[in-house]
Amino acid sequence: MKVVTPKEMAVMDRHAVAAGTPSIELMERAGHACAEVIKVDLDEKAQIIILCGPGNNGGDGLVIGRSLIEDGYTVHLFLTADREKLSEDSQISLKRLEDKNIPIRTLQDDADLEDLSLIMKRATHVVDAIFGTGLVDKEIPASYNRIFDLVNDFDREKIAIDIPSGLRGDIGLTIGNGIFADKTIVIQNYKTGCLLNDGPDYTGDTILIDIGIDENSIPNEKYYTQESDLKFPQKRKKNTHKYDYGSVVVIAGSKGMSGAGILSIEGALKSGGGLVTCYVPQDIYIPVVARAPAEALIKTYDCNITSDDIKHDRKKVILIGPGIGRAKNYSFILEHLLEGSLPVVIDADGIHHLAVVVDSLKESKTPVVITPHFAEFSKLIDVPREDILKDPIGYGQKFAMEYQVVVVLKGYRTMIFGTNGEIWFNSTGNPGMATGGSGDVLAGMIAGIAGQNVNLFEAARAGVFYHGKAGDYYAEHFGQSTLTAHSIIESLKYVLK
Ligand SMILES: NC(=O)C1=CN([C@@H]2O[C@H](COP(=O)(O)OP(=O)(O)OC[C@H]3O[C@@H](n4cnc5c(N)ncnc54)[C@H](O)[C@@H]3O)[C@@H](O)[C@H]2O)[C@H](O)CC1
Ligand SMILES: [K+]
Repeated sequence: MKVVTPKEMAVMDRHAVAAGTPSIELMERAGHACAEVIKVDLDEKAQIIILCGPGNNGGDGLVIGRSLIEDGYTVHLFLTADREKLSEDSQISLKRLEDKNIPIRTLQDDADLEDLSLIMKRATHVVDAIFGTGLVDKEIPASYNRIFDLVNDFDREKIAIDIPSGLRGDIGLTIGNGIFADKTIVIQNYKTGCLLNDGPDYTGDTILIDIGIDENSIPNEKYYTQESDLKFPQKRKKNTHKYDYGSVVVIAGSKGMSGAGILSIEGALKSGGGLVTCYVPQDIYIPVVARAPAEALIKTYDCNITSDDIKHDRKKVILIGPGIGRAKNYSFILEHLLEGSLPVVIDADGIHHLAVVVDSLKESKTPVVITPHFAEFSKLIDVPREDILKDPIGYGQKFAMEYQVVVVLKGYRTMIFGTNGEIWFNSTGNPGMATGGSGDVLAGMIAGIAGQNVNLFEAARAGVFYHGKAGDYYAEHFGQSTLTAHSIIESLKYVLK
């Protein structure tokens, strides 16, 4: 399923119209489909306020109002702009309401706002159809901000249509303030702004509705990962042995951070890796051996280790970085590894050391994946974090293509950038997973999956998906507060089958 920017949605919209579906028909479909979703939670005592803005988002609100009223619900409809300012399709929708003698008020002055706030006291639901994907990046008039504040103070169900008002549909940042919805009914495709930055906090739960617009009218670029998209796990042959499912090398750990390697080993083993060898510095060898799973081999290394040194034993992939620290210089190990032929996963402090030799990525012939969070990515590409937040898709895509490296940019909805420009938004995971060691498990999982003859891009998509799904499994059963990196490892067996 594609993820689209508001501009791309508008292109899809125009194609649908050119292909023969009038835009007012799209609005009818959107409004009725939203009304069906809203009705599921309504009982006969429900009182629904619908706030309709000047554009087609407001037009959707008008159709929702008509649909709910026709079904006998109590609805209070408000326009936030003068009738003359409504879009063409909204004017038609307004006329269809008026033809049925359905009353609708316009919010013009303080007295109207006072009325709205009185009605809110007895309302059960507020529907936000003020601004959708047509919100332009310019200051929103103060009168709107007062409406947003009133809605945010409403303590019952707040439902946004398509995207919460005030939130930018492209980058998930607000212009001034915005409406915090409990639920957002997303029309046709997820907008990038629902998934980026503050988007998920404003949208609340999301429900996608289909109004029959074809997503193939825009180029293939951004997708929302569904389990059925993944090429992992693969069916295992019967005539097989452990080397068919591994052998993963993990270079991890340093004094004070001996646990990182262990978490990566477990991530690799529990995602099906057949054999894991972990290289640790001499000074943490004993604690790591004492705590590592019995299935893993633990070896020591010095700073001259090369891909050739670790190539025997049919090794398939190398993970470097979890817990290696910044005290020693790993840059030249990275250079060696990138000159070799085994795929490399670079995580955590590995990314810090990579920054010094970043150009060797361009010369490298072996597949590479890096797994930075935003701060690590900002340092690597030497662009302030705030700038990246305003265009994470652009920066991630540019780096992945220019340096020919798969980038796993970690966040609530982690993005996986392919070297061909493709971007996959992960659909699993929860804030409880923002916990120490979670990234070590993920890096181990990506390496563990890549070891099973899965290419690095696919391994990254699958690793991120199942890592999130395991975290979601734990959170569903036990909540987010007690979720640790080990909870993810322990939950993997329930979600990765
Ligand atoms: N294909 C679809 O997904 C369909 C979507 N529909 C709905 O239409 C909206 C998008 O409608 P559009 O008219 O393009 O934009 P909006 O309603 O979001 O807003 C435009 C409206 O708002 C004014 N405005 C814009 N920015 C600002 C600002 N910063 N301050 C003040 N005012 C602003 C602008 O002047 C316009 O008046 C989409 O989200 C769906 O809900 C269709 O109904 C069906 C097809
Ligand atoms: K809205």
